[in-house]
Amino acid sequence: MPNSVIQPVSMKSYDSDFAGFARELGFWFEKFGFAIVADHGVDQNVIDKALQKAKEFFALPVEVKKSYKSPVGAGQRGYTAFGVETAKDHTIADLKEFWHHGRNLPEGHRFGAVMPPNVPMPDVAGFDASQQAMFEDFDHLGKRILQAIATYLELPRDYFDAKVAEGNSILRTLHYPAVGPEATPGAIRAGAHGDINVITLLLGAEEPGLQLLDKAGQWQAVTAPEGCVVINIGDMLSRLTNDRLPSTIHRVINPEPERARFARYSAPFFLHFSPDVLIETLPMNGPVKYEPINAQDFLEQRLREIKLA
Ligand SMILES: O=C(O)CCC(=O)C(=O)O
Ligand SMILES: [Fe+2]
Repeated sequence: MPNSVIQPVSMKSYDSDFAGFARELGFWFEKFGFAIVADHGVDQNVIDKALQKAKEFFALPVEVKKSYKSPVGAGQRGYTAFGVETAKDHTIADLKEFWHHGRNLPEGHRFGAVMPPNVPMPDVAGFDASQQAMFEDFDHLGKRILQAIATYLELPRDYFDAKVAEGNSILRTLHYPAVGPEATPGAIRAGAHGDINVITLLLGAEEPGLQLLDKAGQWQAVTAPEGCVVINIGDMLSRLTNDRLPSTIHRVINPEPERARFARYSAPFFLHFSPDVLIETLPMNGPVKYEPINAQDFLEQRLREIKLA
């Protein structure tokens, strides 16, 4: 049941009225740090397949899943088990497990040291290909959205293109199991946090639970109509825009008792800059508040804070 403070923006007008689309999208981002996008053009078969394969993966025995934990890369590839990720400044781990699929780079690529290879997962036939297809489609959609954001900010439309062309982006597929009486007291599906990256494109927000903290300090439900993508601003873009586009704190609360025996699946695509991009705050929104910082240094600092590194 869509019940959200945010109205969806249709991408049908992307080509016919790009400036209008950018204005509407930017309005929601500036107000909430979040927008909901309809008619995004990603093939529903690609989405359905990736979700179905992911469900099969999460149903495997836990020892099998744990064999897919990547030995390198601070949890940025492969499997991360239940009870590991802990939101910044929290002590209780989230009630979730997830899979990370990143960008495939050719052998010997200059970013190879900080963007490790994906972890092949042959136990579910077609899993790897379904992840790669989703990654490519969201990478493409993300670039289109960033062109609209650049236009909204009165920057050249292609401002972000080169900065994200080889971005250290990751597709995270999340499984929040049913919440039983054995759940750690005080634990929630995803503790309040801001995303680290540039923008996040999220699938699966039709199932209730996602909330954002608005500027008045109230939690607001973010529930997307079927087939929509929820998009939010991450810390890197907030910093770049001197907080004109806010990276809004959000969380996933536990289900109501009547939904507690249902698992929740979602898939955020964390769109990142290329590792060598310098995030240099633009002169907007008052006096510049931040020092320039390299995207990879910023990421590593934040991964340590959430216990992935
Ligand atoms: O599962 C969701 O709806 C949101 C997940 C999220 O915010 C995250 O993984 O950063
Ligand atoms: Fe998030």
